[in-house]
Amino acid sequence: MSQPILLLNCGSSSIKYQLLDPEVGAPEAVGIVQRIGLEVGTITHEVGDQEYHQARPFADHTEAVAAVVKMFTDHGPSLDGVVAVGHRTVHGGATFVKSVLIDDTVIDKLVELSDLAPLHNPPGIAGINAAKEVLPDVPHVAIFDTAFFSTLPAEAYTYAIDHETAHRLGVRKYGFHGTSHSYVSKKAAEFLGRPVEDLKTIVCHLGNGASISAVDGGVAVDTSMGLTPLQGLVMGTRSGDVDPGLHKYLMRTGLSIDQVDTLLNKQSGMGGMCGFTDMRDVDAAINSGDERAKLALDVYVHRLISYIGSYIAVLGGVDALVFTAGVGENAAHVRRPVVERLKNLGFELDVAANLARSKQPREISTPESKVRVLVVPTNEELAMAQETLDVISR
Ligand SMILES: Nc1ncnc2c1ncn2[C@@H]1O[C@H](COP(=O)(O)OP(=O)(O)O)[C@@H](O)[C@H]1O
Ligand SMILES: CC(=O)OP(=O)(O)O
Ligand SMILES: [Mg+2]
Repeated sequence: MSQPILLLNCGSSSIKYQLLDPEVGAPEAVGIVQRIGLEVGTITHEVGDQEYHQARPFADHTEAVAAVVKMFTDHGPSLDGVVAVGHRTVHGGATFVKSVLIDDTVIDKLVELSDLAPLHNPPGIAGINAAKEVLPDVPHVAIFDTAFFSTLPAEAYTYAIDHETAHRLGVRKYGFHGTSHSYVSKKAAEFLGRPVEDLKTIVCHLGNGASISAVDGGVAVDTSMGLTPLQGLVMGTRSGDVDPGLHKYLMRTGLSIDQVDTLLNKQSGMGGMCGFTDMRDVDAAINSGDERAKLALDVYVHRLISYIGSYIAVLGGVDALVFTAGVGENAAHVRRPVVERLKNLGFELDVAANLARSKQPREISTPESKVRVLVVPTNEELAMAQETLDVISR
């Protein structure tokens, strides 16, 4: 008998969801709400080969979850048989190093952690509360982005600041997108037909938020996001790495600390540099001769290459470089300059394979390439379903 689990992946501006029995595999329903909080949002709900679509405003995540529930009520499948709900939860802090059953104490702690992930924890909590109202009698499970990185070695997670302050306030690198980095590194090993224990892998999770990880034998040894999901790579609206001295410099010019935070989280990255946060729009702008868009992409690629080089050093070599998430899976014009600029380190791009499109894992390096370069579609919801099942059967 099918035991469907509802998975909710509340992102900063979107909710991805699936109704899925991990033992069956193929989802019974898949959907996404996008552009939450903007003037017009969209929701797409797929059941089998039927697709239902609406465009209207979604003021916040509570309203968006209500719209998801209405899609199930109006178009099915029924949520009556749901045995559990799995929630992507971005920041687990030092408290949560693995998935947990959600109760009021867990929710209180997530509220406390909201300052560390202001774009993510509040939507996640809104999703949990809304889903608990609709499905009050089934277990709800929190699956943490930070869990996969809880095993980082101390030299990778420690910031070189005063020890007592760091310890008292829990200031350290936590890392995010862990469910995806873990899933994708295992899938890559499966694709290569090699035990994950034998592989040194670098995973580039390039979505609207973006992070990169170094995975040695299936264990994460470094990652680019830090105390918060702001550190590291250039993102859609986030700056990634900047000089820590920038905050004071900007505040001296009259900005408040909240304005600095908003600038770096929401008005920076690709959007800040060129006005386009979506790689499709950046690409179109470059093709029409937009110099700022070209520079923004150059900065994006430069940052990514710097991290890849650094992680090759950290790992002492690399067997596979893997691209995933919205940009990583789709943007051939981003992957190409990255791999081509790594030529001297043993990477060789198969230009035609890079342009091909597929929802399956695939290789985009030539047979001569010393490092295998792969595109592996992520599936955070499938990995979350497995986690949810593990927690409720404990
Ligand atoms: N066909 C495409 N070509 C290039 N970039 C794409 C394409 N589809 C999606 N993207 C990029 O992927 C991003 C969304 O990625 P996703 O992994 O869904 O992000 P998130 O989970 O952070 O919302 C978009 O903002 C856009 O930049
Ligand atoms: C942690 C994070 O940045 O998530 P997302 O990519 O969904 O914004
Ligand atoms: Mg995402």
